Amino acid sequence: MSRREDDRPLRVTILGATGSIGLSTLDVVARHPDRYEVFALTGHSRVHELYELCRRYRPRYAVVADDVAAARLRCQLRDDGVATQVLAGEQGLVDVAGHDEVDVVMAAIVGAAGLRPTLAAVHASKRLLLANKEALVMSGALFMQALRDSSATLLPIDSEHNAIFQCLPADYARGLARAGVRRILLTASGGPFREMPLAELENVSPAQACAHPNWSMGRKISVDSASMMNKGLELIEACWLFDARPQQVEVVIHPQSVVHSMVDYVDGSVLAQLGNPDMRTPIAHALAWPERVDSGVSPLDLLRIGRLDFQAPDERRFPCLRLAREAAQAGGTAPAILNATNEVAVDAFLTGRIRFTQIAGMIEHVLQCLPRTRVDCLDDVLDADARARDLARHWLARE
Ligand SMILES: NC(=O)C1=CN([C@@H]2O[C@H](COP(=O)(O)OP(=O)(O)OC[C@H]3O[C@@H](n4cnc5c(N)ncnc54)[C@H](OP(=O)(O)O)[C@@H]3O)[C@@H](O)[C@H]2O)C=CC1
Ligand SMILES: CC(=O)[C@@H](O)[C@H](O)COP(=O)(O)O
Ligand SMILES: [Mn+2]
Repeated sequence: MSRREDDRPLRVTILGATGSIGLSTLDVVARHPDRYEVFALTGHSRVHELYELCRRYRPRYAVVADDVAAARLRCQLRDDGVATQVLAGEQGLVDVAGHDEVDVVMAAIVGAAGLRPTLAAVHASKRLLLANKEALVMSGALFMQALRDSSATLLPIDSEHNAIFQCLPADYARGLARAGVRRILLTASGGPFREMPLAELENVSPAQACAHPNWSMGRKISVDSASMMNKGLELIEACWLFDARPQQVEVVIHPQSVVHSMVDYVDGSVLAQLGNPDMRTPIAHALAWPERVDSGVSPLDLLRIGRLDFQAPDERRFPCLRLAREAAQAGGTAPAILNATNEVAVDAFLTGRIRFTQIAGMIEHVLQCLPRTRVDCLDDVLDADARARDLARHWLARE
């Protein structure tokens, strides 16, 4: 279903509209006014950018961080004659994600802040376009159970998971073994430090870490790519999305980021999805699925690219990948602890309080101090997240 039966455009809420994924989504949506209509846009710190987006796209709702920012935006929009209603805080995000009149929700808030609004879209049985991998990593079992209990449709936006989805048969949810899948090959660029001498890693700057060789992305995910924690989070994400065991997901470094991931079948066939590194492709795929629409991405020119390389990741260079694999195997609250500590560590690195090489040490310390426990309800996840952040901040204060 990429249009409503009555053929009106689908109403789209974009959580995290001011970010990299949010803006790419708006770019695709704007190419197809006959198919999609912007219903709600949300932002956090970039309120001026959200104001400009409201002037351009005239959504029914906008959501900002708090009441003060909301009051200011409301006045500005009213003065400009824009009828957008402005909401505030997490409840505002939950309201526009689960609103009765919404068809599609793009979950593109970064980090744990996206968890409740993303779950609200699931509970309200929306077509959910999931970019916010942290929400799934934190709450995997609960998230997938909520999906099964609803009639929501989840379409992965993360380029690798979107690629895997495209390479799997339509009935893959009956089980990877029944589908004849042997392994999932998760490709990774290796980030900006793939070849840097190990001794130089401790002196890299946030600007260097955010300079991804192939993708233009927000700062947090860019640092995650540089440490390969991004691939660790994606490994956990793949296990939940495709009901795979961690051992079935192999990480392969592919510096060109043209093969977005692969599925290896028992008969020796390996299916891959290729494309230019531009998030408008998975976004357009998920918006229109099972149809296809133009995304604005130029055709792949393999003759210009010339070669596709593959190599194994070095866990001495990328200890975060090992930590994430261990958390995936441990299960329970371990992925939530890993994710929360990583969020604190990346923020500390970006604000100059720790070195790049300390990110992994901080995460390992918190994972060792906090015992992994069972997850029975959302409070178990939120409690693990809060404890991990507390411990991480103590660690920071001692350094
Ligand atoms: N960028 C990419 O190519 C890819 C991104 N992803 C995932 O998509 C998600 C978004 O990434 P990206 O777009 O790069 O990130 P950005 O930093 O560019 O954007 C993040 C968005 O989240 C909003 N936001 C930040 N903090 C909060 C908060 N506390 N409450 C509500 N909203 C908040 C930001 O608002 P504001 O800007 O106004 O502060 C912004 O709209 C991440 O989970 C990332 O891992 C996955 C694959 C690829
Ligand atoms: C575009 C996307 O999906 C990112 O998650 C990307 O994969 C980051 O690149 P790395 O492979 O370097 O983590
Ligand atoms: Mn990815």
